[in-house]
Amino acid sequence: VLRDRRPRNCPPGPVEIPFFGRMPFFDEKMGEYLKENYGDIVSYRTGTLRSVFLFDSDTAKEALGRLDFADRPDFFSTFSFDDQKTGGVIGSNGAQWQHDRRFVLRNLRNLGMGKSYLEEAINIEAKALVEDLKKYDGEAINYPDSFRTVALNIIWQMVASTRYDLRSNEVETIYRLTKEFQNNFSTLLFLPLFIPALNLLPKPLKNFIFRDYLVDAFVEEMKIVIDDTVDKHLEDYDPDNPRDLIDEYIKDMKTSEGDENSLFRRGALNQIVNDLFGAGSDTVNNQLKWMAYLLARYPEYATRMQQQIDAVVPRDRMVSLNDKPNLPLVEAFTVEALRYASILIFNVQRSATRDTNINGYFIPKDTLIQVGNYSIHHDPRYWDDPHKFYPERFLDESATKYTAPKKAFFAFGSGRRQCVGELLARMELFLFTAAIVQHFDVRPPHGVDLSLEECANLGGLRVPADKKLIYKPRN
Ligand code: HEM
Repeated sequence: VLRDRRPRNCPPGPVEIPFFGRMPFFDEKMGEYLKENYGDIVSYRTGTLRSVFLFDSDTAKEALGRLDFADRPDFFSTFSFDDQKTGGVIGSNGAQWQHDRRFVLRNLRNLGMGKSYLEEAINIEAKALVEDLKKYDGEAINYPDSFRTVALNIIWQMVASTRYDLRSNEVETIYRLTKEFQNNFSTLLFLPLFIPALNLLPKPLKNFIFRDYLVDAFVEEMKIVIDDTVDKHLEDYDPDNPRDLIDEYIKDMKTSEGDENSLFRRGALNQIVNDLFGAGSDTVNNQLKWMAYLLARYPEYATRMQQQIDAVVPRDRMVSLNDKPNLPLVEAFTVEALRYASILIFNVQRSATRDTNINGYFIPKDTLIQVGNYSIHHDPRYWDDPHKFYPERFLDESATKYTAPKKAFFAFGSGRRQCVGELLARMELFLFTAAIVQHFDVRPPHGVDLSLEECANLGGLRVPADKKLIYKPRN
């Protein structure tokens, strides 16, 4: 019991039950509670894992930039698609992570990330989204699957040269399993990650208590999709005509054949492709749900954006990135939506690579570092009236120029592991939001009050609860 205690000079935190610690949590309310009661740096243990939560912007920024905190926790490799469990970008560490991250960043840039020619592909999806929403003919609908498919289509064209019809059934199984998992989410699900001994329980019991079958079904289906996609690329591979990120990887893998030290491996490729499928589609999907919700809840901003768009973009042309200087409110709206929504309530976890310190507190090796993104995004020390949705906070006094947040903005993380898809996501969010605003008035059905902001928490992902909205085509 003595050895199990909180080490000396660790950050303060709530009392811990010996050996068990406390239940894991993923919600913003508990984060706010910890901040209010224990301060800007809080220690909290679940099972064998101690977390340190950071709630002040400067400390968080500094920590996320340090090499000491560049790793992800070991449990990220639990569901790895790499036979060696070390490949990929999101959950890998050390030399393989650096190698895979560099490869992905280089190739996403070569395939157009941040460059205007990618906008053509995004606008093809935006147009398809507009047509898809028109088909509902003003009927009230839940957030449509096409939000996810348009985002998937962009990343999947870059990675695998594949585009799905917005009403195709091909990705239906993945979507269904994602939803089943999200609808049945409970904090219990994650307990075995924190208390590895629980993995020794018989499978039927684990299925009953932790609903393992939900994760297993999703992982199995994803494995099939990823394996098939990479196999097909290997069959059709033409060295003179690389089509996409997978072909570029195969090229490098073939060039380094025979080199025992090469980090180009089939297993790592599978995990990279899996990372990009998930991180590139469900994030943007959930953020688009927020966009639709906020447009319906604050129609006055939608009207002002429509006025800005109508003044510079004829109705038969899609908004372009070149229009950005004339559409400051559209950019301010999308960035404010990222802050306000804070879909990742806590930044993706990091882990301490050695015994170290933060602000004079002792941080033992393997401590999880959790930045309270939602709390920082709603902290009155950094934001006036933080719970108000107020895009003007990113506009100058004349409301004619957008100014980016200078601090306390962690929507895409920070430092060494900052989101590799940030530029792509920003392009998509701007163009998709502009397309919806240009073509529709988004409204709640008669009598529905949107001010009761109901959120679903999907394992730390904060999304608006399913909500029927009307996408009424503009005349
Ligand atoms: C609204 C959209 C998105 C949000 C809010 C978002 C947010 C984040 C955050 C918070 C992180 C963790 C950063 C850190 O540890 O400091 C991250 C990592 C990552 N994101 Fe995104 N992301 C988005 C879209 C995308 C897209 C479109 C891609 C596709 C390329 C992508 C790929 C990744 C990858 C591969 C990582 C892991 C980076 C690493 O560990 O080195 N994300 N993202």
